[in-house]
Amino acid sequence: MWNLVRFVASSLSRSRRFSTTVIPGPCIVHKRGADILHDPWFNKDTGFPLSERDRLGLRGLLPPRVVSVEKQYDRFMDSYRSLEKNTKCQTDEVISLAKWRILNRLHDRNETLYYRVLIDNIKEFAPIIYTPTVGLVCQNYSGLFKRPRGMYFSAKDKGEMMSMIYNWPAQNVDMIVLTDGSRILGLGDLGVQGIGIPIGKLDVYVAAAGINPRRILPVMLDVGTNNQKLLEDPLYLGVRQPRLEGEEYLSVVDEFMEAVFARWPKAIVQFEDFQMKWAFETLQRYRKKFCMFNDDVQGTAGVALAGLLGAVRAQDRPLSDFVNQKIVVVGAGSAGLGVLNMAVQAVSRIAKCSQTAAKSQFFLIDKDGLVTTERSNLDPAAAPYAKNPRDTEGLTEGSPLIEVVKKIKPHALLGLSGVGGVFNEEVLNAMRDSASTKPAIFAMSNPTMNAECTAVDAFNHAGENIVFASGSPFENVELGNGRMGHVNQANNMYLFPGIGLGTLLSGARLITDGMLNAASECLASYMTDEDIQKGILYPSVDSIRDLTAEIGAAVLREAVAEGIAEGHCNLGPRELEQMSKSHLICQILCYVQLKEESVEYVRGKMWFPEYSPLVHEK
Ligand SMILES: NC(=O)c1ccc[n+]([C@@H]2O[C@H](COP(=O)([O-])OP(=O)(O)OC[C@H]3O[C@@H](n4cnc5c(N)ncnc54)[C@H](O)[C@@H]3O)[C@@H](O)[C@H]2O)c1
Ligand SMILES: O=C(O)C[C@H](O)C(=O)O
Ligand SMILES: [Mg+2]
Repeated sequence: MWNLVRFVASSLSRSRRFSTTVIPGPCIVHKRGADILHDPWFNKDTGFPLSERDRLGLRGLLPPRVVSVEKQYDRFMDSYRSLEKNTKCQTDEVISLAKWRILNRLHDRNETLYYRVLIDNIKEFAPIIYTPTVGLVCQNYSGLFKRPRGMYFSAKDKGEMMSMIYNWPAQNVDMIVLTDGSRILGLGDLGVQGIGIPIGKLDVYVAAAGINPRRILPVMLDVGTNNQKLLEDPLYLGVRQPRLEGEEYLSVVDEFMEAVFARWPKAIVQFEDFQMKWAFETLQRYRKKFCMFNDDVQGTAGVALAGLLGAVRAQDRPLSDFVNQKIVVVGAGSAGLGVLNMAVQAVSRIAKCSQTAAKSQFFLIDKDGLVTTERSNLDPAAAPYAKNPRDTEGLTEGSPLIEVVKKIKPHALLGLSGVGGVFNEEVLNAMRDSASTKPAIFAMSNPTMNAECTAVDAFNHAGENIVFASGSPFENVELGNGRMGHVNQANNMYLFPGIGLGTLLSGARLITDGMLNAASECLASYMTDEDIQKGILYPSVDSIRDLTAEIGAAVLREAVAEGIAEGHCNLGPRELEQMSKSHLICQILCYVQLKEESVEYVRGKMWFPEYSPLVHEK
């Protein structure tokens, strides 16, 4: 039944492409003539109809032929394909950057066409505008810089942020992605160059969640950098000073948050790629005060948990068996600890046991090996997961990964260390003795070169019956005899767009654990048993809009259930509650119909790129 619903929904969204029956509503423009052509939001390039050219003072400023959006689309894709052909002999990096440039130029010129090609080709373009190429773009930001995108608040702007925030030209902002550039993917401190990450994440918000691109804001909080190479680089565009620390640092973030919510009280702020200490500290500091979440801590946790539950199903075990799975988490940073926090809560819910009891099956490893209570200067955030050496079957403080895997024979090995290749041949080989019939190997670190292992190595060394996931995309692996090892992409991109969209549409002023759990559960139940048996834990990136509508609806329903949904636009809390109630009644009458109501509501709220008729107003 679910498959049928999904099929109908995805057919509907496919047929949306270039539908001629839906005429988009008019869009008011306060500019005329060349100013419109230079505004990527209004620009249609050669697509302005003649009547509009007359109305808007564009006659003579464009070549006479009017080109339809379909033709413009095909023309762009043709030039993209010929770029692919012409760069064949170049290195992967050169090719990826060339692809990023051509997309970025379109983004700068014509947002409607840009998002149209992005939405239709999301699987192909995600690795360019998102991980892994976005990492390369951040590393080369100073050289690639042509024009700014988003806002930059620096350590030098203290005391000015409340007025600076009004420099942003859009009246309304729904979604902000904020970074301080201190831990960009697994690439470390990239200072101001980290702005590429909020830009890429917000592109995913537009493509997957249909957040209106006029209402997004990428933000860089430049509090300096400790990257010596950047400080010495004459082309570096950020503040040339070591990072602010302690109260000085927090006062900058405080001021920014106050400024944002003073101007846009209903905005949502996603914290992204903050080094661990600030990721946790800011989450604690703001989550009960502002509508915010930390994607690396909370989004990643939900995606990893959904994948781990999928791995239980792949073994043909009931979900309740999750409590018996032994899981080794490699990396005790913001992501690894975020996953542990959520997974332990899940075990304690399923087994109805205390969190202390629920922790026994998890093993945490960092750069110094197994984390135990004997560790000197144990990080307080990792302390709850430090093993008592009495419970480690002979393993000791700092035992290396290979020893832990050999001794524990984990069902799942999860990498969030940021270190490429730590799941080496020996470690992968040892996973052949896993207690699981389908050992799970998740090399989640980004970008590709930082993945704990490649997909090919995982299938070659750990065996063909593994379920494999990586943070950045790899090709499926040919196993011989026409069989394929499926590669999943375990990336928080499957969750954050739905968390943001569902929160926005609910009008909730906070993002609760319940809403995050609802998002993760929705992802976990998205795949059919048939897919799971093939090792497919997450849907293809192609279906991310469809998935996001479901996750958004799950988050929205949870906000209503918790009584914190304040409504959005003309749908007040009462109407939202009504939708939720009918959800319950329908649940008894017809399971499919009901969930669809909130999903359809969310889907209907997604922005879709179409050339709107432009109406000039002074
Ligand atoms: N796939 C996803 O959705 C996703 C989401 C978030 C983060 N990540 C990736 O996870 C990685 C880590 O992110 P983070 O925010 O937790 O970073 P972090 O810097 O906070 O933590 C890194 C951790 O890895 C440990 N480590 C370093 N070298 C190690 C080694 N050789 N063996 C074992 N552990 C080692 C460190 O001690 C530290 O505990 C990054 O590469 C990031 O791109 C992926
Ligand atoms: O950005 C990504 O691709 C995932 C994640 O947020 C990360 O920091 O690696
Ligand atoms: Mg991140």
